[in-house]
This record gives sequence, structure tokens and C-alpha cells, in this order.
Amino acid sequence: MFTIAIKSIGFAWRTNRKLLIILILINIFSGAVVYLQFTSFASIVDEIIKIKQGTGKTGDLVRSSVLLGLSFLVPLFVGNLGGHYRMIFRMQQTLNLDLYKIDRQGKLDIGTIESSSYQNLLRSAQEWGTGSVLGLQDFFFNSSHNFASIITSITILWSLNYWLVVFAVLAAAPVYFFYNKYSMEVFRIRRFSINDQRLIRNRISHFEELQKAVDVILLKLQGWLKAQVKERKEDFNNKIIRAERKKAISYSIMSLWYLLFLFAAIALMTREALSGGIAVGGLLLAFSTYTRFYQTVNGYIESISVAEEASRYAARWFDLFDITPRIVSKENGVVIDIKQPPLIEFDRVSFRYPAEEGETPWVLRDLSFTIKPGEKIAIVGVNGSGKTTLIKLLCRIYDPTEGNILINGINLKDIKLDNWQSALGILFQDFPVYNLTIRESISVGRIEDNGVSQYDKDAQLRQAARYSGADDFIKDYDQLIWKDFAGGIDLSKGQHQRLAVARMFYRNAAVTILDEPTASIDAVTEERIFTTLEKNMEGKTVILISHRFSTVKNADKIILMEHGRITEMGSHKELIQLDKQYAALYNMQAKRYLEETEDA
Ligand SMILES: Nc1ncnc2c1ncn2[C@@H]1O[C@H](COP(=O)(O)OP(=O)(O)OP(=O)(O)O)[C@@H](O)[C@H]1O
Repeated sequence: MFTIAIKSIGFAWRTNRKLLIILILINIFSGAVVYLQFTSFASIVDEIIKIKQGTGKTGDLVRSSVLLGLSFLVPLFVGNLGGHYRMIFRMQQTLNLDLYKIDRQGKLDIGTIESSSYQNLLRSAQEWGTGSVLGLQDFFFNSSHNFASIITSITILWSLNYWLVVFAVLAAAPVYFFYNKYSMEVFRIRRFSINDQRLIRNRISHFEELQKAVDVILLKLQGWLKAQVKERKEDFNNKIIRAERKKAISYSIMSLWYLLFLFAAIALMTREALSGGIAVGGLLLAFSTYTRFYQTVNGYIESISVAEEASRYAARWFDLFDITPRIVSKENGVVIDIKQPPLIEFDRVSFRYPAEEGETPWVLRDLSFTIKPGEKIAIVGVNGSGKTTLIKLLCRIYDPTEGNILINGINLKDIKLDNWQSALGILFQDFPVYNLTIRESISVGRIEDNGVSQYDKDAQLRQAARYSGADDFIKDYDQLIWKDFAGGIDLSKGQHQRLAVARMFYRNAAVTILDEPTASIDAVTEERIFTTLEKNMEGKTVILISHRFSTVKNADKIILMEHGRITEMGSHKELIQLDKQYAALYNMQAKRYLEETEDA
């Protein structure tokens, strides 16, 4: 808890140290000032009795009354000011935490983001993270308030009768034990149910997300999904209810314990008053200070337990951002000329995905091949044969488990990561759909392009749209693709894909990688894209993954993959002459097209 609390206060300190100090001082003041109300009220009572007995002075009574008035008025103003500052501070903190999160996440590698351990942490952090970090900061402010309050009340109680301090401390002692025990249990239940919670959210999302909702209706999945939600949610609720019940019973026992010491304190003070040891005002002061002390200690211990709980959740938030990326750029890494397509060599590369526990199977086995600068390469193979994984290694999303990838003879691991990734333009199968204007969603392909004038950028952007066939449906480049907003529109899947291809053309990278870029695109546009690719990517390296053999046959080199191995490699002509798997697959597809054409 201590380290996590320090981390969260570190945030507060970095955000606005002046405000942090002001808030601590306000809390100390408001924690102590309440006793001024008690003491001035007690002295008013004593002054009235003295005046009645003929020994008091009106001046003293007025002074105590003014003091009482001020002891209410000043905290009111200070409290309002504190509330206002606290609101500002919280807003600044929330923004700062969000920015920190963005910063850290932006530095992570894709391999880490893909891992289920990261996804689990992310889920916990999203659920409790920011709130718990802010909760720990609140605890810090409350601590200053409570410390001031406890010290003042102990001083008053001690000055009246030190036994009052002993009783008050003994009465409050078990609170910590019970609070800690049961809040820990509730935390444990929540923590271990995180996977169930993910599953519940996933099942509920089937009713909320359009694509899934369509399946739910057509396949009549409602009952089946509902049962899963109900079963898991009820199980979770029952566990929480059981823990809360135990908590409630132990708190009732604790209240009896408190009453025992309260009676002892009342008996003690009444005896003192009767024997003349303290005046009536003193009796009042003792009683109000004693009860206030217990409430403060009780509240503080409760807040320690709550803070401990918050620190457990916040720890997961910090864990998330303390993750070190698996793929790191080498310090003083080599910088290559990203404008020129490089020589790429795979040298006996094997790969298995990093395992959360145990070992995952080999996905790539002993791959050796070369891509010459400017070559057009096609990779084909059945689902799961390792095509996308090969690309992930080339992009250095993962490093090979065995073997090396060489770029212009330099090990990819020795090249500056940013520099290498700037040389690449990649379009994966599950490309993102940006909720931007059409112009923006093409230009994000080359966002850092500062030297180019807006006019040239615009010309290049329109050319990219033409190459990809996106210009067919673009009427207004400033059209927002976000139908949740007024005036926004949505596109068809194929149109989205054309826009993504336009982004790649616009990026104009030395090495362009297209992982099934035309899966949702009609045959005419597909033909146009590939003709453009051949014509306009002259001199650039293009790596194309496709299931359609008709689109790959013009490639300089075709790689056929099977179970993570390269089984055939060569030009279309060479592989047809070889008359093995590629030829068989090609002929099979060609025959189907022919039959379809004849049918038509
Ligand atoms: N992130 C991952 N973690 C663990 N295993 C993975 C991961 N991604 C893919 N795999 C496994 O690696 C193997 C190869 O997957 P890959 O996506 O490279 O195949 P592919 O040839 O591109 O398939 P497709 O044609 O369906 O796109 C598959 O068995 C898959 O289950």
C-alpha cells in the first residue's frame, strides 16, 4: 500500500504541487477546528453557570460566544474553498492520469498488447484503476484531516483524564482487524472473478453490437447467452453477499465492544463531575470529544482499509504501465535509408508465440528466403499456415524464436525500430476503421509528412484514392465517416477496405505489405488495384498475401506455405511446371472460375 500510495501522491505532486499543499493544509485545519467548537461551547456553559452563581463576567461569555460563532463560520468558508480546489484538483488529476495512460500504452509493442495477461490487466485497470488512484489521493487528504483531529482530541482527553484516552483507543482497536479481514475477502472475490466478468461483458455485447445482434436474432442465441450471464452473475453475487453478511455480523459485535467502553467513560466522567474534579462544561467537552475521537479513529481505520483495497486495485493500474515491452529498440540502433527498398533475408527463421505458461506450438519452421529490393512477392497457403505471422516477424511485432531476419545484411534486431517501421506500409486483414473524414482517414497513412505542401498532399491523396478505386464512391473528401454524428455516414465493408488500400498507396512506403487486401472488394476493383500496384509501385518492394491465385500469378516470386514451412517457391510459371501443390490449388481455383463463367 505504501509504495502504491507514494506513486499516486507522486502523480498529484507532479500535477499541481501548490494545490496539493493547499488542500493538505485545509484538511489539517478542518480536522482540528471542530474541537474549537466543543471547547468554546463548554466554556459558554461554564460562564452561564458562573454568572448565575454571581461569580462570572459577561465579557467572558461574549468572548466565548464570538469564538463559537467563528469556529462555525471560518470552517464553512474554508470548507467551501477546499471543495472548490478539490474539484479542480480532481479534474487535473483525471486528465493527467489519462495522458499518462496514453503515453505508456503508446510505447507498448503489439506482441504485449496481444497477450492475454495484458488484456486481463487492462480490464482490471479500466474497471477500478483511475478511480482507485484518485481514491488513494483522497485517503492522503483524509489522513491529514484525521491526524489533526486525532491529535487534538487526544490532547483534550488527556488534559481531562488520561483514562479517557485508554478507553477510546481500546474501543477502536478491533475496527482495523475486522475491516481489513472482510474488505480483503471482497477484493479476492472480485479479483478472481475477473475472467467471469469479461465473459459476462462479452455475452452482453452480443445484444449491443450490430453484427453480433444480427446473429443472435437469426440463430436464436438469446436464451443460451442469457443463461451464461445469469449463471455467472448469480454465482458472483452469492459470493459477495456471503462475504458482506459476515462483515455485517462482525460489525454488530464490534458495536457492543464500543458501547462497553463508552459506558466506562461515562461512569468515569460522571464520578469526576460529582466529586467536583471537572465542571459541567468539562463534562460536556469530555463526552463530545470522546465520541468524536471514536468516530474519527473508526472512520480513519475504515479509510485505511478502503485505501488498502484501493491500493490493491491501483497496483494493477500501475502494473499495467510498468510492463516493459518485449520488443525494444536497440540503443544506438542502426539507421537505414528508408526511401530505398532494402534486401530482406530470412535465415532459418522459426517461431512460436510467447506463452503465458508452458510452451506454444511452432508456428513457423526453418524459413529461409530472400526478397530482393523492388521485388513483388506473393505468399499463399491455407488458413493457419503462418502467412500473417511471417509478416509480424518482418514488421518486428515479434522477434524470431530461432534464426535471424537480415535487412541489407544487418540483423533486424540491431536496426532502430522506429526507423524500420517507417520503411513499412502494412495493411492487415483486420484493418482499423477510422471515425475521421475521408481526407483524414487516407492521410493518417503518412501523418508525419511535414515537408510536403497541402496542395501536393491533396494531389497525392486523390491519386491514392484513384489507385484504390475509392474515388468511385468519394463525393466529398471532408465527409465524416461516423454515422453516430449528424451528417456522418457509414461505408460498406468493401468501401472501407478501398479506403484502407488508399491509405497504403498514400503512405508510399519502400516496403508495402498487403495481407489479403481485397477480401471484401469486388473483382473489377480488385483487378484495378493490382494493375495499379504493378504499374505504380515500380521499384518498391511489395509483399502480398492472398487466397486468390489469379491475383498472385504476376508476382516475381510466389511462396507457398504449409504448416509453418515453405513448401514451394518460384514464379507462377516455375510452380506450374513443378506441378505440385501450387499447381493443384491454382488449377482447382481456375476450374471453378471457368465453371462459374460457363454457368453464367
Ligand atoms: N497471437 C497469437 N498467439 C498465439 N497463436 C497465434 C496468434 N496468432 C496466430 N496464432 C496461431 O498461429 C498460427 C498461424 O496463424 P497465422 O495468422 O499466421 O496464419 P495465416 O496463414 O495468416 O492464416 P489465415 O489465412 O487464416 O489468415 C495459427 O495456428 C494461429 O492459431
